[in-house]
Amino acid sequence: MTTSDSTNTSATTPPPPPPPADLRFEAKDVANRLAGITVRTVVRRLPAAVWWTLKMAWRVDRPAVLLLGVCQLAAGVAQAVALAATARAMGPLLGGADAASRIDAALPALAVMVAAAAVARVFTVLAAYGSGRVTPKLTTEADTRFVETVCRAELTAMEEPGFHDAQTAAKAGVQRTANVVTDVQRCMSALMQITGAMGALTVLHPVLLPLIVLAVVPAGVGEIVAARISYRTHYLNIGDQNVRHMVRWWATTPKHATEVRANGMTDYVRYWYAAISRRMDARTIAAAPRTARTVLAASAVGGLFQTLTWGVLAYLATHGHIGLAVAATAVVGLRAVIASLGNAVSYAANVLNTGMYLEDLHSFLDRTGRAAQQRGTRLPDAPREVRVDNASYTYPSKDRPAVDGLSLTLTRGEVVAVVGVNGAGKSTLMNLITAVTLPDKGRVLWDAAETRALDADAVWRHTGVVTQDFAKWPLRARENVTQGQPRTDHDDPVWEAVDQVGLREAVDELPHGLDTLLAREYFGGSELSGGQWQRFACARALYRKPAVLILDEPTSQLDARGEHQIFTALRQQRRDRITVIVTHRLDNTRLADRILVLDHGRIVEQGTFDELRATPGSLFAELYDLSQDR
Ligand SMILES: Nc1ncnc2c1ncn2[C@@H]1O[C@H](COP(=O)(O)OP(=O)(O)OP(=O)(O)O)[C@@H](O)[C@H]1O
Repeated sequence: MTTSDSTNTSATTPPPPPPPADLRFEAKDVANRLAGITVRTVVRRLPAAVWWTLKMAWRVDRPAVLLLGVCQLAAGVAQAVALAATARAMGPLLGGADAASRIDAALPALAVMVAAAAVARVFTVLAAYGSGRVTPKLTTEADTRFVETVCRAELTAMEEPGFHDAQTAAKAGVQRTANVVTDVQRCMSALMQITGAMGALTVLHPVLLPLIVLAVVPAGVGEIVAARISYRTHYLNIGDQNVRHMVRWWATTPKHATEVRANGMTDYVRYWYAAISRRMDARTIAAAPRTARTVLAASAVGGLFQTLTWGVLAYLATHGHIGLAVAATAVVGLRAVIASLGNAVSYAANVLNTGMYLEDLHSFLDRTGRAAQQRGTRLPDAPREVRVDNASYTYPSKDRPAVDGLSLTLTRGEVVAVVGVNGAGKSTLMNLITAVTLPDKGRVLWDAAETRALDADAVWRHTGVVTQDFAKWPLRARENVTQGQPRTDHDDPVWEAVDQVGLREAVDELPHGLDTLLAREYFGGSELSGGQWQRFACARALYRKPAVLILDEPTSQLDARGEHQIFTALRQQRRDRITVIVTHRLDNTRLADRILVLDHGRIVEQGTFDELRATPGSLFAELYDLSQDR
């Protein structure tokens, strides 16, 4: 083989991709929480979690909860009566008289047994109906709280490392919320059955009682340990679950299909997906033998005590300590008690298991709830001036501030361009100006009021933002302009915004004009080009007629005509607002009254285009010259 042969071979068979990174659940507050979750901790916190859920159930559907509770109680009582009647029938049935008179004597008890069993069944079905009504509402309520809590949290909390993983863990808690009602309901039902069977046990020798308990408790302990193993696997898989979800999306969304295919990423993405799945499966499979061992050991111990119980009963009967009829009653009672006690322990273990997932939900809601926007209640007018006063902001995961002791004043009527190298802090500064985030140090003032003293929603009624990574709402064309605004009963303002960004022709060409659904991936409808989507993002901001308009690279995907149209619109409307344009296209900064050059979170230069251009050695002049050097 020649050298060129070997080169060709290695070129056609690239080395296998490296394995996916081993991502773990790393949420700050909860990183080691599993270690802290003992059965005792769950038991301690469980009543509060169950109470929280039951209260919520009561609020979402009181009649259904009442129906559920009453029917459950009634079914339990009926089952107890049926059991007691069964035990009572045993005495006459096994008595000394002939068969006909024994059946006669047992008939009333047998009739009660049948009637009680039928009643129990009816109430059980009604209870299941109540439960079926309340559980979806409960899940929705828990989910709604989850969404509201996240929406109301300061953005900084969402920037915390591990927030996403904690959110995924909490979602599992949301899905299990409904289990609480079923688990508690089943637990109650089993306890009722025990009460019924207890009647039969009063005739028993006292030595049997501890044996019964020992016969069922190991199974319960086994279930708790098995639940903990399963929770641990779930916990270890959370990081990978998120990554797998993302990889799946990248691999399958038409949005990135071109990038993935034409850059030869398909194999790599598939490999990642398979490797992450295998890793998750390996954890789940590794847990299976431990679960089996635990359940087997628990069953063996429980079985041992059950055998002992039956042995003791046999001994008592054969040695004349109890009569045959009593022994037969005891057999029925014992079976019923062991079964219902076993169920009660098992359902209690389920509640504990659910409790572990609820813990994740509650700690997430607590943590995110603590980060809720706690700003003032002042309602701002459209500001004449926004002043950033020695403000700093450091992202929670970073040591260095993204905006570092920065001061500036923006005045109504002014168009300000903000430029700087990547990572200079431009987008972060925009978030401070619009009060999306609050500074860690220093102040941002809208006229005389600090942004932290203002009602956040009221502030955002005066702002309009086009972000770099703007949203493509899978809604109608109209809503892509009006989203977040009060509805108007005619489309004139919508068309005005559409015209300002030069979109009329594109909208006219859509099959249903403004009514066209732009959600091809989800519900069908039409798709737009990248630049047309960006024009929609700009139209959305202009439609708001905001007092503070922030445009972060608003024309990065636009053709020259589109860019010109948007800048013309900005110029025409400048008097009514503060306009800030963040851009890397330095030619566009000619439009601005003032240019701010940011570096490492500080303003290092400012002035007009001509002033900065003419300053020898200025960062702006350097960047501008580089942009012209093609
Ligand atoms: N969500 C975040 N979490 C942590 N650090 C962040 C986050 N967003 C930005 N940063 C960091 O803050 C600094 C400033 O980022 P910012 O996005 O404000 O810069 P920029 O000037 O807008 O950059 P670009 O021109 O690339 O858009 C950077 O060092 C960046 O890595």
